[in-house]
Amino acid sequence: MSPSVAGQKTYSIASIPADGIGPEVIEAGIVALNALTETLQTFKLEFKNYDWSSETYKQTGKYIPDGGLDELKKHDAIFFGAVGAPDVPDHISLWGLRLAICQPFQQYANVRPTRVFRGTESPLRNCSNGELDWVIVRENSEGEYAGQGGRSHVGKPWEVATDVSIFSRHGVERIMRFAFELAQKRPRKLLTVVTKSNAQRNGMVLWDEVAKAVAVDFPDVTVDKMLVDAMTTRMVLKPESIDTIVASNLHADILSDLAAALAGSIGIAPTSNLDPTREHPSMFEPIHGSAFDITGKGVANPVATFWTAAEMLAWLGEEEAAKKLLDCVENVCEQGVLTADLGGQATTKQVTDAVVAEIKKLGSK
Ligand SMILES: NC(=O)c1ccc[n+]([C@@H]2O[C@H](COP(=O)([O-])OP(=O)(O)OC[C@H]3O[C@@H](n4cnc5c(N)ncnc54)[C@H](O)[C@@H]3O)[C@@H](O)[C@H]2O)c1
Ligand SMILES: O=C(O)C[C@@H](O)C(=O)O
Ligand SMILES: [K+]
Ligand SMILES: [Mn+2]
Repeated sequence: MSPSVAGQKTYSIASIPADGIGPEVIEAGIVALNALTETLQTFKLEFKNYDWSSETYKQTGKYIPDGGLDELKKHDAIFFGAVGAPDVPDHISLWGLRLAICQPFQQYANVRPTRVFRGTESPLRNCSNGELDWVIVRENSEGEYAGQGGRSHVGKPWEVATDVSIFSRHGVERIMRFAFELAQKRPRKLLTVVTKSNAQRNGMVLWDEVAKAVAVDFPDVTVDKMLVDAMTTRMVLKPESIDTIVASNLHADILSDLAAALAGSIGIAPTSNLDPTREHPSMFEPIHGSAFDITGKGVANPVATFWTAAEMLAWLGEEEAAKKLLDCVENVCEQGVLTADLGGQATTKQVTDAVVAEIKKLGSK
């Protein structure tokens, strides 16, 4: 962050649109953010675009060029689209770009809020407004996605393959503290610790033990504990009984896509990949992937990216601007300007234009 000539704070943002609908939604996000800063005139954003993608991988053999991570470190935040292409194996693309940033930057806290916006509907029959308002905290640096394992005797009938889950006390404790602190800041002060500590009898048992120990430091937070399979039924049948959730990398990955769908669509939910120590920039992205089936059609829902942009502003310290942006997005949903995934007919551009129009109204208030 550097002071600009006009005395407004300027934040430097690295944008990495990458693959599929990533470029479509990141473009929309930047349009909305620029409209916001122009209207509010309280801070500035400077974007630097990085074309790292499956296309560059196919041309150069690398998603991130040599020295790329050092470049990224110079920015205040990273605004990321999605990675994954039909002609590159998914494990190559994910490890080549998203995990290649999250893991070395120790963005260990993945935060995924979900709620039902005004003007949108949950597919749950009896879910009235306000009943589904959750934040899922996903451990984002180890667990099932630690990257340990291998394959031997490839292609032979006796081939073996392993993916070893790693749970370190250090890793579990830091995500647990983060989740308790977050739950404590929310009105209901309610945290559900999700594990699978019946079948997974080592790492997940450590997880439960650490949760119990950390809970002592947060006497005002109500804690409960669920096995992940049962948690899916509670999310569907008793959404109002949930507030903040903490779970392992894989479990929370799955639960958060379910959460987004229960709030109406995977096209609305944001993700923050946070380094809470602030040693490295944090990375903000919509929860969804490249969405090959709708790429290039101009119909991707940009709402998840707008909400992501708001989360990024809040992390940078611009909470008021973040709240205003999200209000504008919700107003547009309420006006019925919705993409097909939310039951509407609007294009990405029509939703973006409507959000920009709402943002401009802020200038006259
Ligand atoms: N963080 C990431 O970059 C990330 C996340 C998830 C998946 N992926 C990658 O993306 C590729 C496709 O994965 P997938 O199909 O499992 O998941 P996906 O999220 O890309 O798509 C799942 C479904 O949701 C729909 N959808 C997603 N975003 C939408 C939006 N904004 N508006 C409307 N509809 C939307 C898609 O059209 C599709 O039907 C794979 O290569 C995968 O590895 C990347
Ligand atoms: O889990 C991942 O890293 C990829 C994707 O499913 C995500 O949720 O970001
Ligand atoms: K994404
Ligand atoms: Mn996912």
